[in-house]
Amino acid sequence: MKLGLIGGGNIGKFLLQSINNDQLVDGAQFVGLYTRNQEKANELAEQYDLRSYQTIDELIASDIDVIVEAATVEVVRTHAASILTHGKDLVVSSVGAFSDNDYFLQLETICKEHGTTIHLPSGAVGGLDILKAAKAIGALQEVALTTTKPPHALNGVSLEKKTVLFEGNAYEAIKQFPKNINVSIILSLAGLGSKETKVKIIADPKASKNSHEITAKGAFGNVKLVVENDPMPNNPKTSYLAALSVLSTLKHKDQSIKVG
Ligand SMILES: NC(=O)C1=CN([C@@H]2O[C@H](COP(=O)(O)OP(=O)(O)OC[C@H]3O[C@@H](n4cnc5c(N)ncnc54)[C@H](OP(=O)(O)O)[C@@H]3O)[C@@H](O)[C@H]2O)C=CC1
Ligand SMILES: O=C([O-])CC(=O)C(=O)O
Repeated sequence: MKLGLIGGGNIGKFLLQSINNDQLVDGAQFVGLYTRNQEKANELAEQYDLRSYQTIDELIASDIDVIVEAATVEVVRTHAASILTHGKDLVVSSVGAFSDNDYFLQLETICKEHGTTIHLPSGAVGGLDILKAAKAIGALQEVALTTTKPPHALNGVSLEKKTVLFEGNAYEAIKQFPKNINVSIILSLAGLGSKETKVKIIADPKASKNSHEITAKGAFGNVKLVVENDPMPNNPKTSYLAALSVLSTLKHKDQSIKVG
């Protein structure tokens, strides 16, 4: 499996190390890369023995099977359709790009027309299996997420006490916090949609973890799941689990037996 990477930040570097150096995904290798900073792109290309491209379009047109996005919501919105129409599968970190249902359906149509697939990792949360199972018979009634992070992992403003920065639905949350609340959109896609998924974002100066509390109820009963994430060393905004989940998606992409 020949992989192309967009974004050479925390998740991107973690994937390069895990796949090209540590060979954690059988038969897979990153062969091409685009990231905004060309100097960084060239350094990574040399370090991980792959080609760096000057534009995303050149990367898309190159001889690769799968593009892995680890950049921004905006990058996904701008390039996803082109990636899929070029016959490449797409693995997305910035799942917030899919907050709009019409856009989601538009990309789904493109996938069907071109025989391509979009993979959306669970990111820094879990429990998607429960939401999907309950939704299958329309038995899901309510999904809510409370995300608590230290202020420096959110808007960077220094705060003396715990402060609610946002309360509303996932659709508005990702508009206001596009780098922080992708998790609300993966929960929306598994469950009730971005307009019906409740979100609260709290900045807590005493917090050392990025925590996500998910509650849901429906005909199945109810669930409460708290994921207390350690941040990645170089980017406190991103939890380690988010990077692990992208790696796991790549590892299981073509497996014959699917778990969950
Ligand atoms: N699904 C989930 O649960 C989670 C998703 N995420 C999302 O995953 C994405 C990646 O996260 P992370 O690696 O930590 O982020 P980083 O900020 O560490 O890295 C992002 C990278 O993307 C590059 N970039 C920015 N804009 C562009 C562009 N227009 N074209 C190409 N590259 C670009 C940056 O380049 P430069 O260095 O030049 O700025 C940087 O290398 C983010 O959108 C983040 O919000 C994060 C955590 C959880
Ligand atoms: O990494 C996390 O804990 C969550 C996050 O930033 C996001 O969902 O965008």
